[in-house]
Amino acid sequence: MPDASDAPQILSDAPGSFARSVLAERHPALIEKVRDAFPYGPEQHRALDTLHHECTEGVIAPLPATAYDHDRWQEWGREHFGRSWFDVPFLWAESYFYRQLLEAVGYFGPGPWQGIDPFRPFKHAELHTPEAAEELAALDAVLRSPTERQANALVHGSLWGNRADLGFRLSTTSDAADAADAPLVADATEALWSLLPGGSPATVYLVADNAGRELLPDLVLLDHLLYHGRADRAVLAVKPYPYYVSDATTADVLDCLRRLTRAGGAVADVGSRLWSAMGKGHLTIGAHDFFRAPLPYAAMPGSLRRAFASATVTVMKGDLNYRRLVGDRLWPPTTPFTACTGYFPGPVAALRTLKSDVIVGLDERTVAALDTAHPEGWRTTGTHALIQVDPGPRRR
Ligand SMILES: O=P(O)(O)OC[C@H]1O[C@](O)(CO)[C@@H](O)[C@@H]1O
Repeated sequence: MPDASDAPQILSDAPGSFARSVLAERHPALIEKVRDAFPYGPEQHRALDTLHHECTEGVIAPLPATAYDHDRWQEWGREHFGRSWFDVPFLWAESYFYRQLLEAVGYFGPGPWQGIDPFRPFKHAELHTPEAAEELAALDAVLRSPTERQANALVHGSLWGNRADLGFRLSTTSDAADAADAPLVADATEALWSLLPGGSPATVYLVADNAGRELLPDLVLLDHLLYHGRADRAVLAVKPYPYYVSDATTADVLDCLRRLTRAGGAVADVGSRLWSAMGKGHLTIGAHDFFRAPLPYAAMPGSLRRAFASATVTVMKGDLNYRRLVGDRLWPPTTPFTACTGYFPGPVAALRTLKSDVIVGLDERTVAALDTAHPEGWRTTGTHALIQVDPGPRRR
């Protein structure tokens, strides 16, 4: 790790900052969106009112002593309880907000609302939009092209699938979903492929981000790796509970697999192959508890460290995974990517569209060109993307 004292941790207290707008605007809007999506009872309405008040004007309350993960959150940040949401690390505040939202709607029960994903209506609707149908048709066309052309097209499909998650759309004004595919601000596609030459046993660990229109191309990419012999085993890591609005859970993987198998054509073949790959153990789903932790991956527990260490490459999808991978800090953008990922126990690749202030691994010319072309900002608009690779401790 480079010296973090030059790179302040991102909080949400700076007026006008992106982080502040997420807490001050996006979170209250999300509470109301969830409230409107279900016929919740008075108890849940009261809990949502309380959360709305606390997260805008109040202080952070601990979980009830009876919560299954009460102790875990004490360990992950007891020092933040009783403070304003705006004064604690942005990463921690966002993550805890989602945990508290689940608490408010009774997700952890006991009771009739136990296990009801408050974001499911949005995720489900997205899977059946005309945009999702168009993207599946585009994937179908890629799958019918010569194999050597498929690889890069599928990596880029998975990358750009990340551009517009549902939480992001709650407050963005520019519709990143419609942005033309801009050139990548960093493009290590070849370095990624060099880690998976094919012909030898390889395990790919894909740490998923959003469900729906991001997970569909992720699944097609995994099928490509397995079917064309770039990998003989894949692990798809998802969140253990609903999170950051559209983050994928096991239930979302199943919805996406069904969507693929019902799409017809070459895409349906992918769905069937993945279904049977799961039966044979070539594709497994992982939902380690740390994937919902409010902490950077540098603090990962030994069990997850060992899992990543055994992978030929870990692919981290999306903005949140990027923040957790390199540290949620205002690094100078020219800080080398590998300087921030040196703790990672194996090769790791980031596929991310830019939706928050964190960025490393750019050269000075790129930064200057981006600043000139986008004086209104380019880090948080979701219109730019990158692929960065750390080849791991053995090759670094
Ligand atoms: O779905 P992604 O790509 O992880 O993006 C999530 C991002 O959305 C935000 O929650 C708000 O834009 C960011 O703080 C977060 O990093």
